[in-house]
Amino acid sequence: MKTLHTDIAVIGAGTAGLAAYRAAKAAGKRALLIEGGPYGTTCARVGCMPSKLLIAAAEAAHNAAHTEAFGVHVSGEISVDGLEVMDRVKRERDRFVGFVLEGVENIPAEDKLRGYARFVSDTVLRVDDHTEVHATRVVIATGSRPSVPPPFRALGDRLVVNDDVFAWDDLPRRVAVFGPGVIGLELGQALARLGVDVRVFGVSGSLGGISDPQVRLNARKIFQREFYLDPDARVLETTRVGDEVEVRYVTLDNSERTERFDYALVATGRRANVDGLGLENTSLELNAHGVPVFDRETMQAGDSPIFIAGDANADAPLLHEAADEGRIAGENAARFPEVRQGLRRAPLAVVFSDPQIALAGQGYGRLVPGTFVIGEVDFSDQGRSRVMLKNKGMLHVYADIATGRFLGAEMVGPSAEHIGHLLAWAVQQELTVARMLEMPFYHPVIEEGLRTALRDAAAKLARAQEALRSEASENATA
Ligand SMILES: Cc1cc2nc3c(=O)[nH]c(=O)nc-3n(C[C@H](O)[C@H](O)[C@H](O)COP(=O)(O)OP(=O)(O)OC[C@H]3O[C@@H](n4cnc5c(N)ncnc54)[C@H](O)[C@@H]3O)c2cc1C
Ligand SMILES: NC(=O)c1ccc[n+]([C@@H]2O[C@H](COP(=O)([O-])OP(=O)(O)OC[C@H]3O[C@@H](n4cnc5c(N)ncnc54)[C@H](O)[C@@H]3O)[C@@H](O)[C@H]2O)c1
Repeated sequence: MKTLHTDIAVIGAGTAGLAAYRAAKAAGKRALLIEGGPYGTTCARVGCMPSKLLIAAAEAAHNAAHTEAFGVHVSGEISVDGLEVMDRVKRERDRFVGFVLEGVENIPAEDKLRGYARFVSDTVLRVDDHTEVHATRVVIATGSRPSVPPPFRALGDRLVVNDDVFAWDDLPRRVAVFGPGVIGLELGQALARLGVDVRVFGVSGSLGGISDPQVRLNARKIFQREFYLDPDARVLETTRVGDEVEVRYVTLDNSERTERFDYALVATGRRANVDGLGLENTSLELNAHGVPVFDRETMQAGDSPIFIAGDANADAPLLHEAADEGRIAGENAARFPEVRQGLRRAPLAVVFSDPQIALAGQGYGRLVPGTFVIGEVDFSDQGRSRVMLKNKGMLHVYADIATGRFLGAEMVGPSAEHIGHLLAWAVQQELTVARMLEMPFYHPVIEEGLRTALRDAAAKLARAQEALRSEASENATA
């Protein structure tokens, strides 16, 4: 067994690990980047980028088939060539992966080690069976993997997860999608728009990460008009029959149905890659999910020399968060035992369905009932959205009654990726609703819908604050 000594060992060369490695090197430390799987990052290889490429093809097919309402007629059949679709997805994906690989190649060979790392103690790692690494600090940046409920495992190679979809050479005919979360909704709708016969099954009504019941109901109705979606499905049996998956389920109109599919695409959530790390050999305190308890401002686990960043800490499993967390972890590992709070941005998540979903700031599910008002806009009659026939969805903005501060928003609707940014920026700037209404709104734009929601919130804030004042004066005179 070889022995290596370094200042900072980074486990995982994904987005968080690469950011941590670079921050540690920039601080003048020795750093070793340990990677067990393929280089290239989850985001570029099997995540953000190939999924957006598949969605782009799906949007092209959808738009080509929906021109008539404008008086524009496309003559002839619109056909989707699955081979060509998947070829472009993979070609462009490989281009993005190529940029990451170039960056990895530029890292000096002595700073890279191939193999899976496990803790022997807080500062000693064993990498496969070939190397023992002694580091004064460690950054865990091991990412996450699909979490597949045991009943699906009997489906063998007919069970697929996101990674498998992006390895397809052609589009299948029929796919049953389990889990209408972010991945299931994005991939399920894209496949449906590309002509794949899709059924999407969920549990407990959950949909695209939306916590606001009205926004979720609105989203559910919109998507149900386009493809089979039951967010609260009763799936009775899922079995493998020959080369197919047979699903017996209760339909939305309450009858029992049995159907066969080429694949079951399981997108029922992701699990942090921390279970195989030998954390039992460290001094770390673990939470109920086996993830080290850590400080999200410093990324430090307890007061140990171990830092944890990206999907591995299961806090905000998104690309920009992984990059921020990796940098903070690398900087703090370099200056340990002194650590500093890094910049954490306002929460922002976007689902690239059509219409898109955006969640900014505090979601409805985290707000304290009775302390906030909801400003609302329904996009079905919003001017510019209607012009473009994108008039679907709604936006709820949440504002704090005591201070008038804008707290957050949940939305399904047109241009949600852009409106979500404006809203997250407003949260981070700690703007009040009144201050947001002082900002310019051009005409005619979809952001005018945002203004309607803010005006609604402002009116409700005024009423709620007035009610509080009169209650206080009644109490004072009683
Ligand atoms: C289908 C899909 C679509 C997505 N779309 C978006 C999107 O549009 N926008 C967005 O913001 N986010 C999106 N995400 C989420 C985003 O991809 C992740 O949040 C991000 O990639 C996490 O980066 P990471 O560095 O934590 O993990 P990774 O990039 O997965 O890196 C972890 C690395 O650690 C390695 N590793 C694991 N264990 C060990 C070990 N013991 N020893 C050595 N190496 C190890 C792995 O091989 C891997 O290379 C998507 C994810 C998926 C799956
Ligand atoms: N656009 C983006 O930014 C983007 C895209 C894809 C993924 N991601 C990241 O990846 C993470 C993981 O995505 P995900 O979609 O796997 O997880 P998720 O947690 O978003 O959704 C999982 C869904 O599966 C459902 N579910 C659980 N068990 C089930 C079962 N047995 N049958 C049917 N449904 C079941 C849940 O109720 C939930 O709706 C996301 O939270 C997000 O952080 C982001």
